[in-house]
Parts: sequence; C-alpha cells; structure tokens
Amino acid sequence: MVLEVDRAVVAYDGRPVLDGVSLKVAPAEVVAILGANGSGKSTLVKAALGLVPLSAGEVRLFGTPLRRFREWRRLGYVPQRVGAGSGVPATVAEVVAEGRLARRGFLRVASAADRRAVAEALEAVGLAERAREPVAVLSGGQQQRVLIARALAGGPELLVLDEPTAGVDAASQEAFAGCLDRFVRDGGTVVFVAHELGPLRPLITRAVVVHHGEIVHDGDPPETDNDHVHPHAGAA
Ligand SMILES: Nc1ncnc2c1ncn2[C@@H]1O[C@H](COP(=O)(O)OP(=O)(O)OP(=O)(O)O)[C@@H](O)[C@H]1O
Repeated sequence: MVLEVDRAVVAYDGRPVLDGVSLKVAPAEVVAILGANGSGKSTLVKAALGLVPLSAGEVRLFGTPLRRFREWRRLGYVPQRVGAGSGVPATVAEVVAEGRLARRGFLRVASAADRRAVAEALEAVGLAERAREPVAVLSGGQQQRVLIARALAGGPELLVLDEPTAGVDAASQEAFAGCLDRFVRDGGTVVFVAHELGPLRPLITRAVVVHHGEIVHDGDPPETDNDHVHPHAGAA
C-alpha cells in the first residue's frame, strides 16, 4: 500500500475532528476526498502526512509507520492555497526548483537533472513560458499550478493535493487534469481533496466522502458534483 490510515483520531483543542478514520490507497489509484466545508478533509490529508498529530490510530506511508518514515522525496504535497504573494519575491522557476531541494540538499548547486526536472514540471502545468516571471504577477489559478509543478519537480510517487481546483478557472482545471493524467500514466498515485470533480471526474478511480469526521462513502464517484454534499440525501 502507498498509504494506510488506520483508525485515526485527530482532535483540535479536545474537539474530535477525525473520528477513527481508516483509508488504504494502493499504487496507481486516484482518490478524491469529498465532503462539505469543515467535514475534516484537509485534516485527513494532513494527518496522513504527519502534519497534524494523531491522538489515536496509525499511519503508514509506503509500508513504513509514519514515525519512522524518512523517504519524503517519494511524496509531493500541494497545500490548500495560502493567498497570493507571501511577500518573498521569487520567480516561477525558483519556486518550482524548491521541489528539488529534498533530492539535492540545500547546499549543492542545481544539476542539469534538477534544471531538467524543473523545466519538465513547468511544461506539465503549461507554465513553461512564464518561468522567469515573479510568482506574484500570476493569477490565483496559475499560482496553484506553480505549486503543483513544485511538487512534480521532486519526482514523487504519491501526490497529495488539498483542493487543487478550488477557485481555479476552467483552463487551469483542464491543464491540471491533463497533468494528473500523465502523472498517473507514468505510474503515480494521487490523493486529492476537492469540492467539485469537474474535469477530474474521468481520472478518479475512487471517491471517499468525509462527513463530520467520518468516512461515509468509499467507492464509486458520485454521479454529479452535488451528490457528495448531502451523502444520505436523495439516493435516487
Ligand atoms: N488548526 C486548527 N485548530 C482548530 N480547529 C481546526 C484547525 N484546523 C481545522 N480545524 C477545524 O476542524 C474542522 C475540520 O477542518 P478541515 O479543514 O479538516 O475541514 P475541510 O473538510 O477540509 O473543510 P474545507 O472544505 O472548508 O476546507 C473544522 O471545524 C475546522 O474549523
């Protein structure tokens, strides 16, 4: 298994937000995590990556318990968008090159392979011609694609994305879908959080619906983008 979450419990300030959630993801799966606002989707992916502590349960990445896992280069994470402009001026290519740091170490100069990986990742998200521009001048959707390119540049086996398509225009969604498609064809595994599947629908192999901190559906994707909001309503 690429990812195993076993009866995970997460509580913020004593309030349980994930209530004994179990999830297994096998190689080459494309899993969409759906659910209403505040249902616990982001918390689930953060718990799976060790970004929030579990108060009970266990997580294994590539078969290794999280506390002993060190092979972070096998994994690419794209967080929920943190708002445009961090105040640090950086070009598109510089941000994407950060995705190589886990591979090359902070003090080594970028190799030809590093530069090639950055160029390929920018190509994959359709931003090759914007490489030298400051990230801050790009639109929100394009900035999201820069973060995806950063994750791809590290050559991960598992890509975890938190709402990669939220507030992203149709063109960027299509670009992202194409890029995920290629990643999966090359043997990659994907877990992403979404409100709406849109152009990603044909790519997913499985949908997991989170409701009040529990998984209430794990299997076929919902027929329409609205089905998952009220998982128990209108099972027509
Ligand atoms: N760091 C935190 N401290 C306290 N409460 C938090 C924290 N992060 C999330 N929560 C709460 O935990 C619950 C689940 O949040 P989470 O972000 O996992 O939901 P989500 O399903 O991803 O929501 P959305 O679709 O709005 O992104 C929410 O009630 C949220 O307010």
